Amino acid sequence: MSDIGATLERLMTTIEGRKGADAGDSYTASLLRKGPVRCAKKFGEEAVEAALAGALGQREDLVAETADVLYHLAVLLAANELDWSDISAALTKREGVSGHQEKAARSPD
Ligand SMILES: N=c1c2ncn([C@@H]3O[C@H](COP(=O)(O)OP(=O)(O)OP(=O)(O)O)[C@@H](O)[C@H]3O)c2ncn1[C@@H]1O[C@H](COP(=O)(O)O)[C@@H](O)[C@H]1O
Repeated sequence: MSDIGATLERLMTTIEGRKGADAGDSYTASLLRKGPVRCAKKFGEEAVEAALAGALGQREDLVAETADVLYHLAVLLAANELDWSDISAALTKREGVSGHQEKAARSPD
């Protein structure tokens, strides 16, 4: 059993704590200072790198890039005043609903 939940919670707490920190001391603070568009750009770049590693079967790179993705996603959420509890609530609402069922309910075809 992975402890990713606890790890992500600690990461978000650290990121929240960096709001208002010195950008010279903290990469997170420097990224947050640049605003949500910059945070989104970094997240998108890291997601593409993870996708490429996964598509090419580069497992070690995929692990490292996934860690980058999760960190930059957490920063993007924090930049938008959101945290994992918002995502957890969204995922919990979907539990037990097949992706096929959900799609059929929203589109006629
Ligand atoms: N998990 C991470 C993490 N993952 C990746 N990164 C940083 O993300 C940056 C992205 O690297 P790139 O090479 O893509 O970007 P870059 O060219 O250096 O930067 P840009 O000019 O493009 O923004 C690197 O500086 C990485 O070190 C992270 N920085 C911080 N954390 C966590 O956040 C905590 C707080 O960090 P600070 O805010 O820096 O104290 C750390 O203790 C870690 O737990």
